[in-house]
Amino acid sequence: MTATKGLEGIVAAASSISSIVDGVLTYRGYNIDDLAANASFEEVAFLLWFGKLPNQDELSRLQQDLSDYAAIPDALIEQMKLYPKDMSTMAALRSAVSALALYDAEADDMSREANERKAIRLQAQLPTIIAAMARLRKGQEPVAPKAGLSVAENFLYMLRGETPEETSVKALDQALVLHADHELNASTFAARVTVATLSDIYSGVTSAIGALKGPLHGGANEAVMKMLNEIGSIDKVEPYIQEKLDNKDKIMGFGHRVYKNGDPRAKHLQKMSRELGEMKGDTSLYEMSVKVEDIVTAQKGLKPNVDFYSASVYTQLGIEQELFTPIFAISRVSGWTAHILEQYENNRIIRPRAEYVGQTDQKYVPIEQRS
Ligand SMILES: CC(=O)SCCNC(=O)CCNC(=O)[C@H](O)C(C)(C)COP(=O)(O)OP(=O)(O)OC[C@H]1O[C@@H](n2cnc3c(N)ncnc32)[C@H](O)[C@@H]1OP(=O)(O)O
Ligand SMILES: O=C([O-])CC(=O)C(=O)O
Repeated sequence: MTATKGLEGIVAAASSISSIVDGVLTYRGYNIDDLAANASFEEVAFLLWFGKLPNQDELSRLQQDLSDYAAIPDALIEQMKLYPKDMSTMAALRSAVSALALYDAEADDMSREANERKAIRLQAQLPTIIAAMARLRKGQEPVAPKAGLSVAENFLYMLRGETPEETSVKALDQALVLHADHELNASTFAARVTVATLSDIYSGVTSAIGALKGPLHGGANEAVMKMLNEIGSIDKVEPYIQEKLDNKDKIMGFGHRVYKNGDPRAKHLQKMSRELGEMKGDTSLYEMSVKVEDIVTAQKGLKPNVDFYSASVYTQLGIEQELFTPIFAISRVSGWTAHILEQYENNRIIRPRAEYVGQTDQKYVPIEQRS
């Protein structure tokens, strides 16, 4: 038995949710470019869960459900008030989602219908948790969700306590569409491994949040912003990146296990980043990002992934760095839960083997004889 480091190239599940073939990403057979240009995040979530685009009635019902379920239990808010103010936002989200299960009477109901309801509830409640957490960190009271708003609009509303402008809502909605699912990425795999033991959907999503948090995965968008802040201005891009490359440091937001010729989502986020800059009359963040890309691509042949331009997009939307990865989770919970439902439908425990590379033929030595 020989291990494949990082499971590179191993096909570990059959799925009909999303695919990456020759660098083209599709959700349920729809090209991501088509969805990014035309679909709302709610339509995409429906597509991921139920395998088809919703008709008007189905979409209205989903919007109503997301609105009805968006409030979170008061007891959870009280618990979150006890979290330290300087909390890691992803650690807090992981804890809060895990705690959410305690308040769901259906948490261990494993019927398809109950799991679909829980998927929609998780989608509805994650933005509320994250907005509440963001406000509590700043010593502000959480703002309750407002009926009739989309996921993107409601999140910005709860974050700021005021109705967001249409441009921000549209940009965030498109970012949510672009991040919703991505085949067997690390966090989705973590979710599937967890629920393949027939554990509950909250355990699966909690595992996924833990996996998304790392800087080699979803945590990279925050690391990109940290890097752009450290660079500070366009004239400092070259020496900063050169030093990193000379030291063989990783440049966050570049490279990908599957895409070797570029991530099809990045161009949409790049365009959004430029347009938001132009609208604000300050394209400096966008220009710095482009310069980083030019150098990294020229020297290493590495292309930006979904996390690179999302950093400048979210910053230009006035969102703080610590919320970038939680926002990724607001979108990806649709994909995680679609994969969890799919795993339950055709389940087999996920239990691969390890190649043993440790010592052999050891003999037990009584403790008093050990050095
Ligand atoms: C939503 C997402 O999860 S997208 C990914 C977000 N993560 C990041 O942006 C973090 C930076 N990128 C990386 O760490 C990696 O590219 C990953 C984790 C995305 C993919 O990892 P892997 O598939 O294991 O790529 P791997 O490490 O084999 O890379 C191949 C080569 O490119 C180099 N490389 C890969 N990414 C980078 C990078 N961002 N900066 C510098 N060099 C890099 C590696 O060091 C390696 O070089 P070597 O052959 O000389 O050892
Ligand atoms: O697929 C991956 O490995 C990471 C990624 O881009 C994502 O999860 O969106």
